[in-house]
Formats: sequence, structure tokens, C-alpha cells
Amino acid sequence: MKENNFMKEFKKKGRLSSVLTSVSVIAGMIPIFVVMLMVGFLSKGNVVTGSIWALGALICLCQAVKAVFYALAIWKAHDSAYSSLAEIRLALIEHLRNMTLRFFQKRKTGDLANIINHDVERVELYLAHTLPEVVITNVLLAVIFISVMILDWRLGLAMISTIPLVFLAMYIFNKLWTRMIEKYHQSVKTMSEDLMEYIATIPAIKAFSKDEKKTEQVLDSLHAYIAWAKKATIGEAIPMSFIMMLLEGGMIVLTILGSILLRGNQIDMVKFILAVILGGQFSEAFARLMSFEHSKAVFKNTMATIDSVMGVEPEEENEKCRDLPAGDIEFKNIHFSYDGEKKALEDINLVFQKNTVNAIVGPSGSGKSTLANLLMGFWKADGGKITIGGKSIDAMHERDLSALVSIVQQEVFLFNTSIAENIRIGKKDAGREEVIEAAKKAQIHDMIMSLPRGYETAVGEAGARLSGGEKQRISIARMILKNAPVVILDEATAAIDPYHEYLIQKAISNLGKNKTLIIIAHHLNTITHADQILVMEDGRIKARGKHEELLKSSRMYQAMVKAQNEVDGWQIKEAKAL
Ligand SMILES: Nc1ncnc2c1ncn2[C@@H]1O[C@H](COP(=O)(O)OP(=O)(O)OP(=O)(O)O)[C@@H](O)[C@H]1O
Repeated sequence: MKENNFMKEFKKKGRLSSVLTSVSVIAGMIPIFVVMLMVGFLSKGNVVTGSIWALGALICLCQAVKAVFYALAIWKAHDSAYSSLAEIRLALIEHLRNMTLRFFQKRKTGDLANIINHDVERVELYLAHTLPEVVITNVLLAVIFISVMILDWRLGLAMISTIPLVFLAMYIFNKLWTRMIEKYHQSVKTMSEDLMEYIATIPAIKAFSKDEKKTEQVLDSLHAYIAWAKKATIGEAIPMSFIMMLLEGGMIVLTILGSILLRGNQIDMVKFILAVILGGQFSEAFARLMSFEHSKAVFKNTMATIDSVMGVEPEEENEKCRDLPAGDIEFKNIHFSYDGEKKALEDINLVFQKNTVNAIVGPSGSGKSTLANLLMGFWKADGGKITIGGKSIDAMHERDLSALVSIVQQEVFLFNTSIAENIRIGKKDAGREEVIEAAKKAQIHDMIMSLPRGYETAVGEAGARLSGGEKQRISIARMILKNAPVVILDEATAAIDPYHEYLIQKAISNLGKNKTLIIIAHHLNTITHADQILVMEDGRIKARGKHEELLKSSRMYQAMVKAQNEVDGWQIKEAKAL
């Protein structure tokens, strides 16, 4: 749904509100004319008491009609705005549902959440509050202008004589405001991203107590934003005062011309006073209309932000296939860069044979996770080809690839529902017995049973504070249920105590023999039995082979094993000392 379609849709819904608003405005104007008419009659002395009562009743009726129709108009505007709001949110969610994983790797989730929550909320603000006011003001301006023209066309033209200058000034200032609003949006976005990151990392920040600089940085960015907002307010106030002055100019022209016409008996006093009153209302209403320009610019900017998501066409999906091509995995001449400059993977050629255990080792930043990301289809290689069972993953449907390859990531995401539901994500129709069986294989059943509500314990409950290792085992239970032929395990980098490491190892071995296992290993002692170990450095594969072969052939691997042994020796000493 693009901006235009969306606006068309809203305007259709908002038509009734506009009609109600117009009736309310006209009803509000009638008393002024009636009073002036009465003043005219009074000045000629031909008014009976009954007419004054009738006039009072008419004014009351007009005010009541104005109030009732205004309330109805606002209700209808809110009704249309809220249904539009829901429609935009649904359209956004539906659109995001169709986007491939690659899209979510590029767009920050915080940014998308901000659009769905705050930007859409801003649309409501404009549609439900500003737009009805814009309609009211436009109708009011039209009614006033027509009335003054009927009173005396020369006064009508005098009233609008400075309007061309107002439009010229608006044209000039609008460019300045558009820039200001873009800057405002950008700074609000940066500030909210900073704040979100800050709140998410408070525990880590606190751990650094006095030495941490992040709090000051966030406060600085808030102060900078406030200083900028103040400057922007001045940038808006000064041009607005100038425009107001120009509008008042129209009133002055009308008063001078009216006085001349009055003196020359070309109009009577009643017409003159009525024109002056209406002229005052006209410039007031016009100034209000101008003040909505700012909201309109914010609205346009918001719609452009929403369009930055809606405008991205979902990538065309490949056909789903009937027989998933489980088999050897092959990377042929793979090149990849995240930013188009720095190579994250270079000239990768490898084969993970079906149903073998493979390990990828290497220093931090050497490209291990990137390799897994490419196999999962999170990112597309810049050059080369990845095949599973001979079929290129680029030609596979996203769901097929996801059915073929599972990943247990370092950071396991758990939904805030029961532990059973979290495991069931692996297979949504799995029965309770199946869930328990998977948890047993993943070595997490006993821990779950020790919780007060067992499998029904919600992950967010105080009793279910799970350690990194426990979360990984829940994730392994999901994998067991999912039963994909290829499993990638991104080992936690953080040190896990030997007992938990043993449980994770046991859980992995329970995944089943008929799986292709790819372990991104940070603890070398867990992969000595692997059928193939790839040693990576700077995005390239530097050596490959079994543990014993690499111990002989790769200096880098030797150094890594030596470092690991030192850590293990140190851990054993620590344990003995306790
Ligand atoms: N999302 C990303 N955007 C940009 N660059 C990235 C991204 N993810 C990783 N990189 C960069 O790509 C290179 C390879 O990173 P990768 O995460 O694959 O290494 P790794 O070997 O898995 O590291 P670690 O052991 O620390 O997890 C690094 O230079 C890293 O900074």
C-alpha cells in the first residue's frame, strides 16, 4: 500500500467526517450573520420583542447543531484513522512476512519496530486530529470569503490581497522546514536507537561502574537533541511571525478600504463591521491553516519512512520442491562481503559430506559465522555457488532451505511462553510425549522437571532463569524435533563449565547419526573426533583435515591446540585449588 493508495483509502473513509465538519462550521457561522442582520433592523427601529427571542432560539439551535456535528465529525475521523492505523500495521506485518531473511539482516529490528509503533502512531495523530482541523479551516475560509464577497466584492478582494505574498513566503520557508523535519526525524531515530541499545546493555554498563562512558554518551546525545529542538523551534517561530504579519496586512487593507467606502456611503455601517469581524476570523483561520503545514510535512516524512519498508519488493520466491535434496554440501568459489568493500569470505571451496561431523575453527572475525549465515541463506554470496545434494540453495524456496538446515546459535532466542511451547517451535504439531523425548535427548529434561511448573513454566518466570548452556540445550531439543538433515551448531564463546559442556556434547551426539553436523567450534577439545576440521583465517580456509593430520600439517592449528591446552591446564589447576 503506497502513500497515494493509502491516502485515497483514507479520504474515502473520511468523506462523511468532512461533510459533518462542514455542517458544523456553517452552523457556527450563521449566528454572526443573524446578529448583524438584527443590528441592522434595530438601527432602523423595526424589531418586535418576539423576534429577539426567536433570534436567541436560533443562535442556541445553531450552537447545538455546531457542537453535535463537530462531535460526530471528530468521532468519525477517529474511527477512520484507527481503522487506517490497523490497516497500515496489518499491511506492514503482511509485507514483512513476505520478506526473505536477507531483508531482516539489513534492516535493524529496532528500526522496524519503531516504524510499526511510533511512525504509524504519528499517522493517526495527523489523520484523526490535524486533518479534521484542516477541513474545518478550509470550509471556514471558503464560507468567510464567499460571505465577504457577497457583502461587497471590493472588501472580499482587499481581505485576500496579501495571500499571494503569504504563499510566496510559505514556498520559501517550506524548503527550510522540510530540511529541518528530515533532520528532526533522523535525530529522533538515532536517539531512540541509542536509548534502546543503552537500556538493553545496562547490566554490562553497570559492571564497568565509574569507568564506563556510555551513560555520558547517551546523555550527551539527548542534550544535543534538546539543543537542536530548541534551535528548530526558533527556526519555525520567526517565519511564522512573518507570515502572521503578512496576513494581518490583508486585514489592514480591508479596514482602510472599508473606511473609505463607508465615508463615501458606498457601504453601510453593518456591512463594514461584519466585514471587519469576518476579516479578523479569516486571517486567524488562515494562520491556523499555515501552522498545519508543519504537521503535514511531518506526516509526509512519516509516510516516506513507512514506504521505505512497503516500497521494498519481496524477492521472488523459488518453487517449493517435493523431494528435499539432502546430500553433500558444496561451496564453490564463494566470495562475500557485508559492505561491498571488506571481504568476509574469499575463495571458499569445501565439501561437507552427507552425515559427517565437521568443525570450523579460527580466530574471532575469521569468517566462521559468515560461512554458516550463507549456508542458512541469511545472506547471498557475491560470487560462487553453494549446493546441497547438487541443487543450488539460490534456487531453493526459503522454507525448503530452512527444512534442510537448522542452526543452534550462540544467542538462543526464547519466546516468553512455556518451555514446552518453546521446544515445540521445532515441530508445531508435536505431542507432549515427543516434546519430553526431545528434551531428554537434549539433556535438559531433568532441569525442566526441577522447575516449579515443569514444562509449563514460562521462560520469563523468576523460577526459570536459564543459563546460556541450558538455553542452548532447549534449542537443541527444538532441533531434535525439527529433525533437519543438516545441523549447524555455533558454540557459545563464553566459557561453559565442564559438566555443562559434557551435557551439550551428549545432546549433540543424540541428534542422530544420520545428520550432517557443522560445528563452529570455540573449544577445540570438543571436536577432536570430527571427520573434517576447517581452519579459517581472514575469510579464507588455511588448512583442512582430521585432528591428527592438522596437528602435523598446520602450524596455526598446533598453536590453537597449544593455547587450548594451556587454558584447560589452567582450569584443572583452578578446580584442584578449590
Ligand atoms: N552483520 C555484519 N555486518 C558487517 N560486517 C560483519 C557482520 N557480521 C560479521 N561481520 C564482519 O565479517 C567478518 C567475519 O565475521 P564472522 O562473524 O563471520 O567471524 P567469526 O569467525 O564467526 O567470529 P567469532 O568467532 O567472533 O564469532 C568480521 O570482520 C566481522 O567484523
